Amino acid sequence: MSQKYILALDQGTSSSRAAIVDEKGKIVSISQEEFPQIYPQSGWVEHDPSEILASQLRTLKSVIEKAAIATSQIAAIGITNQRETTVIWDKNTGKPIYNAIVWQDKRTASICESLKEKGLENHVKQTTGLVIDAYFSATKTHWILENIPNAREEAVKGNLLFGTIDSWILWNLTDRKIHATDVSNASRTMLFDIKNLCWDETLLTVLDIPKSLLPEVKPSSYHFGDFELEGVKIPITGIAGDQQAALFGQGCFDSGDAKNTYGTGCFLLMNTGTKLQFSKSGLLTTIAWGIDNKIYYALEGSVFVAGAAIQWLRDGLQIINSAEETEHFAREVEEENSVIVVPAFAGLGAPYWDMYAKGAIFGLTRDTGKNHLIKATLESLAYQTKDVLIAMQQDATIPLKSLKVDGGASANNFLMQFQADILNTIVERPKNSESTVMGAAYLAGICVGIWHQDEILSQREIDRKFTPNFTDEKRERLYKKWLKAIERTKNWEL
Ligand SMILES: Nc1ncnc2c1ncn2[C@@H]1O[C@H](COP(=O)(O)OP(=O)(O)O)[C@@H](O)[C@H]1O
Ligand SMILES: O=P(O)(O)OC[C@H](O)CO
Repeated sequence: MSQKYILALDQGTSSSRAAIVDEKGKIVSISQEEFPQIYPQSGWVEHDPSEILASQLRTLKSVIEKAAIATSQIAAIGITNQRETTVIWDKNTGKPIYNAIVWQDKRTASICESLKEKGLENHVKQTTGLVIDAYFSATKTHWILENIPNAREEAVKGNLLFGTIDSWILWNLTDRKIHATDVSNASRTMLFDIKNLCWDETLLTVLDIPKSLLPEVKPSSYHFGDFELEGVKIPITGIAGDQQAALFGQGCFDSGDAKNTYGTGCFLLMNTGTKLQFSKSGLLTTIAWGIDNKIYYALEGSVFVAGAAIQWLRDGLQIINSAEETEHFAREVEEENSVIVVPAFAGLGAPYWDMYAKGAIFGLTRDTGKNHLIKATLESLAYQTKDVLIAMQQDATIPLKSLKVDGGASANNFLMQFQADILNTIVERPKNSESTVMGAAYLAGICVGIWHQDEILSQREIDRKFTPNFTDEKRERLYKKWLKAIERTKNWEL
């Protein structure tokens, strides 16, 4: 019998990727395409949904070619995606009625304020597990219905569909037939009741969102539909939000297992098992995945700007040519860095939740050079992670033994060492840092019987462990300075 493969699609914030994974859990080939970010106004971030789809389809085709396998050898497709980003399209023409409003977009801050004024904070937390913030899909959907000509009328007539990026891709891959999402993505909309697993009538009413717009919600490892390629029907059997997929891909199956992904943003998730647990410290409660008729939950600390700050050094300030170079430049500064960069370019996420914070640079002196700035920007990823981890340890009863890391910026050894130093925790990087892709592949593969969940742990190999070196005094002194800087960026734009 010929070897079978899983095709994983990872539609991220900065790029669309596709990977072919073999039965041993090894990535055979990978394709990636960056696509344009659209910034129409300060605080607004959009993507063109057609570009997203086209780039995803191109990577899908090229990755199969690169792997030199037959379409019939693909046993299943798994989809993982940037979460919260909102698309509304016309189901008759298949065309989006507006660009996708990206998770980083802050245009709906005032809609969030009005929800707070209506006293909905507690309801949102208890029902959706989230905090009221422009980050989630709910207020973005409301904004599109209110601001795009004829949108509300068409929505009421039942002509429009809403989706996070997974739904948009699924609908298109299934020949415009299947309008669905999985529980992990639904839990990021701020419209989904994560206990009763249904859309929340109160929030739909308050935000005036017709239910006909919404996708059906299914488990994460589930046969959603088929993608027909060259006459072969390939089942789509896994969908999860990218951060939940990374948690799965890292094999964090037990309560207390945690991972941190350093991509465009930084997302620290801890599996809390099948019991719902609400945070007292500014973290989100989210659905990790639905599998085998069970729902698993996670606590999440979302940091909006991480690798995006490195892109800012490259594309905005133009003081580096590539993200990789930052490691070399940071090491040029041997002395302790007096500069602190707070990259609050999209406000502050967990645990502060300040939509009005703005980025800032502190501690400049006459001898400050570009290397100090680069080093401080890398350090800001580690400091933000510490903020979130402290909150997580306040909530969780189990102390964290080590932090599993992945994502683009986890390749940076300077950053990973500083992360271990500032946390005073071992940082463990797997050989395969493509945890997101692996999570999508595993969810899809489990559904078609390629793997059992237990086998996944034995496929995971460690590349390097970073052990902490700072004295308590140094660690505390540096972190205190960071907290002082954070205080000064809060509530900047009133
Ligand atoms: N060696 C590196 N050092 C620091 N940052 C890096 C490095 N390599 C990649 N990055 C950053 O990581 C991000 C890309 O990671 P990735 O996991 O692909 O992100 P996403 O899934 O959000 O598109 C980019 O923002 C990039 O600036
Ligand atoms: O696309 P990424 O990897 O930056 O992830 C984005 C998150 O899903 C946003 O919540």
